[in-house]
Amino acid sequence: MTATPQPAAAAPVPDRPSFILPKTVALVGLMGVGKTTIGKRLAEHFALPFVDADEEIEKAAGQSVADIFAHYGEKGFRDGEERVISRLLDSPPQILATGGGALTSAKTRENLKAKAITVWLKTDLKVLSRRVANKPHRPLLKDRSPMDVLREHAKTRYPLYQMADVVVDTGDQSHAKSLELVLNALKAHVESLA
Ligand SMILES: Nc1ncnc2c1ncn2[C@@H]1O[C@H](COP(=O)(O)OP(=O)(O)O)[C@@H](O)[C@H]1O
Ligand SMILES: O=C(O)C1=C[C@@H](OP(=O)(O)O)[C@@H](O)[C@H](O)C1
Ligand SMILES: [Mg+2]
Repeated sequence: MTATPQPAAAAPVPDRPSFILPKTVALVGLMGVGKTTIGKRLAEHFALPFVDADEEIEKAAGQSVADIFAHYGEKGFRDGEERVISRLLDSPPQILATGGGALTSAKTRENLKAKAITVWLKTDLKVLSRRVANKPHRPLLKDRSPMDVLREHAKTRYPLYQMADVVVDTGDQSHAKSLELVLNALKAHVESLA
């Protein structure tokens, strides 16, 4: 008996990477979009180191992002962020989660263009607002409505995120599905470079 042809299923994430990353992959996008979370999974998939710019700034300063903002203001934080990202981009390929405001630095944009594949993760502001609500570690959301802040950031930062090599709209799906979407988009980009 001949088997009935089945519709092609969406390709699941393979256990092993089906392509090689020639450069560091830097995730950019607004707060709450999943740069840290998806970045960790991406790093696991490629068996590459994962670095989070916020975490590296905290290590370098010996204090939390919220305390850096409180002691040195946003400008102090941005200076540290620019230095840390510049240092991280001098390492062999790895997965780098930036902070949502990293691309406000022209130097960081230049460094990323030269040394990384940038992936802009985006999704609906309503989804982001829900994800970041009641999380006290983001100083820019202190005492303000997350939706108001996200709207402002979308206005000023979307034009900056446009520089990304790859754009992935992750919707409001599972982490696994978001990872799959990022992998597919990255694969297409890397193959286009060959
Ligand atoms: N599909 C998804 N992709 C990314 N993050 C998600 C997803 N679903 C839920 N989240 C949650 O959103 C929150 C914010 O993620 P995070 O990685 O800290 O964002 P960012 O680093 O971009 O600010 C986390 O609690 C994460 O688990
Ligand atoms: O959007 C921003 O300006 C910021 C985003 C945060 O990182 P995440 O985008 O990982 O939340 C962190 O760098 C800091 O609180 C400022
Ligand atoms: Mg993060």
